[in-house]
Amino acid sequence: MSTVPDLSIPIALTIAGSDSGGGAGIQADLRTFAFHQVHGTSALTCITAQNTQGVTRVDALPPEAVVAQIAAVAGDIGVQAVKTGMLLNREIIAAVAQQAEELPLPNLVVDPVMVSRTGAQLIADEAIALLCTDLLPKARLTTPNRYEAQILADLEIHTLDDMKQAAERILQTHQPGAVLVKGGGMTGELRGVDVFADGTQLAVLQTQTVHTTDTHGTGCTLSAAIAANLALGRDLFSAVQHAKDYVTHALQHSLRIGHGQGPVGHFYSLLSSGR
Ligand SMILES: Nc1ncnc2c1ncn2[C@@H]1O[C@H](COP(=O)(O)OP(=O)(O)O)[C@@H](O)[C@H]1O
Ligand SMILES: Cc1ncc(COP(=O)(O)O)c(N)n1
Repeated sequence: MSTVPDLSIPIALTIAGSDSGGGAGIQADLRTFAFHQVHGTSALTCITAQNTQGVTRVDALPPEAVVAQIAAVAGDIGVQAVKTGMLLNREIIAAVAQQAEELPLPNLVVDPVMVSRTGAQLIADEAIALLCTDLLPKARLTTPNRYEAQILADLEIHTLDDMKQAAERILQTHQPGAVLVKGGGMTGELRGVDVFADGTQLAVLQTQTVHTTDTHGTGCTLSAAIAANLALGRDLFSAVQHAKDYVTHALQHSLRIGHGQGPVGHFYSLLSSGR
């Protein structure tokens, strides 16, 4: 008697923008899901004309289109984990927050994308307040970078103590389940050091500083990898640790393409030796 192979696969959803250069946004998220052998579904919020040097144009999708994509995925396929990336404006944030209320959007990881690595503003100013009030309290985890954490905590961040204080303050003020303050934008030996806080533990995560300027898409990749690991059934802290290891490896194999900051190498383990 032949046995039937179990072909079930965990499913994750990314609600994010498209990066035409393929380094960040939806493109980075779907590659990260695929690497983790998690089926990736997507709800596009906007289309950026973007490359390794910057963003030249952003076109928002109507909020109804975002809602329809999420409903189509949740209503049929179902998801075990969700991440949000570039949400761009108040209307899209409100629509996503409402769906998080109405649907099961489990294991919600909110990457509060505000400014790209190349300095482009990726969210309207007036949308930040709504992100804080309507979406962050529904998040299992939020993953601000240094600059986003400064805004969310209303605190300048220069030291490891500042990162810890910002994490605690974001937890208290905006009430997500947990916070990961990312240190890719820190200088010296703090570059690549992250701080995790969930109200019971405050942990410093450090793998290794990678000396490269090709860091496009690190934040998207990390939050997508956390969502993938949650979809695979890991607990939150373990998911964060595994995702941190993944992004470090991907950074060690980042791609020297374009004339600006190249993207991380999501499929580093498939690359031929010597690269
Ligand atoms: N040069 C680096 N070396 C090691 N880790 C890094 C480096 N740059 C970023 N990271 C890590 O990549 C992840 C994404 O962080 P960050 O780059 O700060 O996010 P964002 O892309 O949102 O600005 C974090 O885990 C951070 O510590
Ligand atoms: C569509 C989109 N989403 C997110 C980012 C942020 O990514 P990064 O901070 O690595 O530039 C981006 N540049 N583009």
